Amino acid sequence: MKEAWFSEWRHVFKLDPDKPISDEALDALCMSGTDAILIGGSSGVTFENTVDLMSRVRRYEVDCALEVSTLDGAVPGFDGYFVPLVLNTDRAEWIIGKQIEGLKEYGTFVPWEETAAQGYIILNEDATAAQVTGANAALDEEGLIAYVRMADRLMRLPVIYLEYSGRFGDMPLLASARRAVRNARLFYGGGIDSADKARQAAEHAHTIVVGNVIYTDLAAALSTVEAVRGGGRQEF
Ligand SMILES: CC(C)=CCC/C(C)=C/CC/C(C)=C/CC/C(C)=C/CC/C(C)=C/CC/C(C)=C/CC/C(C)=C/COP(=O)(O)OP(=O)(O)O
Ligand SMILES: O=P(O)(O)OC[C@@H](O)CO
Ligand SMILES: [Mg+2]
Repeated sequence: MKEAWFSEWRHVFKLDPDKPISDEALDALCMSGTDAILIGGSSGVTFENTVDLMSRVRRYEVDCALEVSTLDGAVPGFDGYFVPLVLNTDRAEWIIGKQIEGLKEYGTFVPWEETAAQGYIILNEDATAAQVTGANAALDEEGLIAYVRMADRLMRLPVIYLEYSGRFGDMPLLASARRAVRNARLFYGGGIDSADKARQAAEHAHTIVVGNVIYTDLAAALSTVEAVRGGGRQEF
């Protein structure tokens, strides 16, 4: 089977189009050795701020993908696209409704070879994404594994995203999720603000995503790249 365009990613920086970032900081992030820059946010994402950030990242060779989180923010020109589906919510609009609206509007323009669904399982009830989507973040291990099997085996989603945005997550739960995954790539994001936390999450997840710390402590953000790379590239 052909490998997916994101299948080798171990480390990703997630940039929020709604937050300002200097040229110097962007240069450091894009030249850091990260595998990709992912552009996405759960509020304040518009066509204008997404195009602006994309065109700045485009000056660099690093892969640049978009997590499409608003209808307005679907911008052509990225290397790849992720479409999030929030699995642990009862609100159908966030599982399939917004996505169907998006396909009605942009379906003929989607570059399918470079587009993948992400099955989000949001585990921090305080994260903006949890609040916006009404996610049931209080999953125990059994519940989480059921969601992972649903995403991985029944729905055959290419990416499962364990999302703790804003808080470092429960590593034993992440390890359990990883053991339950067969085919999907397991992304982990949330509260990685040091090399040590990057290392811990990267022990279990295929891909770790570093977001908020970029805006509060750039040096700490950059230290997460080497932490994942250190000891050579593992077969993951
Ligand atoms: C024109 C063209 C080339 C199109 C290609 C783009 C494309 C593939 C379009 C397909 C059409 C389509 C299906 C669109 C989907 C549209 C849509 C609105 C989907 C809903 C997505 C969704 C479930 C959003 C909920 C929130 C969420 C899960 C966002 C993901 C990103 C995220 C969690 C970011 C973190 O946010 P942050 O702001 O940092 O949060 P904190 O405050 O906690 O830090
Ligand atoms: O912002 P942080 O907490 O690093 O989380 C990263 C990412 O998972 C957010 O969607
Ligand atoms: Mg954020």
